[in-house]
Amino acid sequence: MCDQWKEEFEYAVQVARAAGAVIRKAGECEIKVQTKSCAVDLVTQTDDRVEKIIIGSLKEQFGEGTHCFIGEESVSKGKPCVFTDKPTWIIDPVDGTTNFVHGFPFVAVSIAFAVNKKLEFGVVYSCIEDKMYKARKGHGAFCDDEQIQVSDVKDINKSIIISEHGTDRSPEKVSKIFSTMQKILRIPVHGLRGSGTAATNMCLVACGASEAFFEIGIHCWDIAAGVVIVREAGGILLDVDGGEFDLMSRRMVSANNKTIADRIIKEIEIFEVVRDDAEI
Ligand SMILES: O=P(O)(O)O[C@H]1[C@H](O)[C@@H](O)[C@H](O)[C@@H](O)[C@@H]1O
Ligand SMILES: [Mg+2]
Repeated sequence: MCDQWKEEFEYAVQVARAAGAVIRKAGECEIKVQTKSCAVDLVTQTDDRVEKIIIGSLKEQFGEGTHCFIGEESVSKGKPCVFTDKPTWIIDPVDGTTNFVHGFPFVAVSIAFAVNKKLEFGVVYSCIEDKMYKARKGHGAFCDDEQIQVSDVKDINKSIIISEHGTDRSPEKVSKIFSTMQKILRIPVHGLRGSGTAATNMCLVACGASEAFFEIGIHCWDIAAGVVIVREAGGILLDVDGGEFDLMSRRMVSANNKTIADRIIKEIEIFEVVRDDAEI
């Protein structure tokens, strides 16, 4: 029983590695860029192609009927984002599409698996760096074959904090995001960073390179795999108001410990976002 989902986990690692190879190869050719919700929300044929490859191989391996799939590109094409108790794969085929388009070298494949709405494992393949982050509930978190752990820093003045500004550039949101960043810089912290991929940002918290990553506006596919990796590395997840983390809420603070999380939360200026599972 304790080794439940081991086969699915190991297969997800293989699939993520293969998907990463496709992305690397595609990056060597001309990339045709299109937009989704707005002019800075980019998508490429590679995003679509890689999602089809991932979902296709998972369906072939585990059968179509019993497993459900939430994939970034399927949802952007109108598939409802419904999170049920059924075994569910949550997939971001190319996390960091803007980085991919620009050759900025942080791009990740993110694959998570949940049952009864509880995340069981997560795999983040940072495919340009060739780093495989993975974690299964109760089994620790790893980067390649090395076990990873969050940092033990409790003093916010000795921390590096990660955040991103996302693709919504409405003046009210941009000003709240930058006001929060200013307040955090002035605490002061050692530094503010952002890799351009939420999945990789979470792995940076998990391996102790950063004390916390927070964002409002991310989607469940950006962070689902990272959630398991951070938890298994000893870190915590909270909502941006300090409440319980909710995968579908598009709001998240991941941190090495509660002291750091609470201090960051004090500075976050919250703005409204539409939940991933909202009925539209
Ligand atoms: O769209 P992709 O590249 O899959 O995901 C990115 C989000 O769009 C962006 O809002 C967020 O800031 C970035 O970290 C994320 O990974
Ligand atoms: Mg993403």
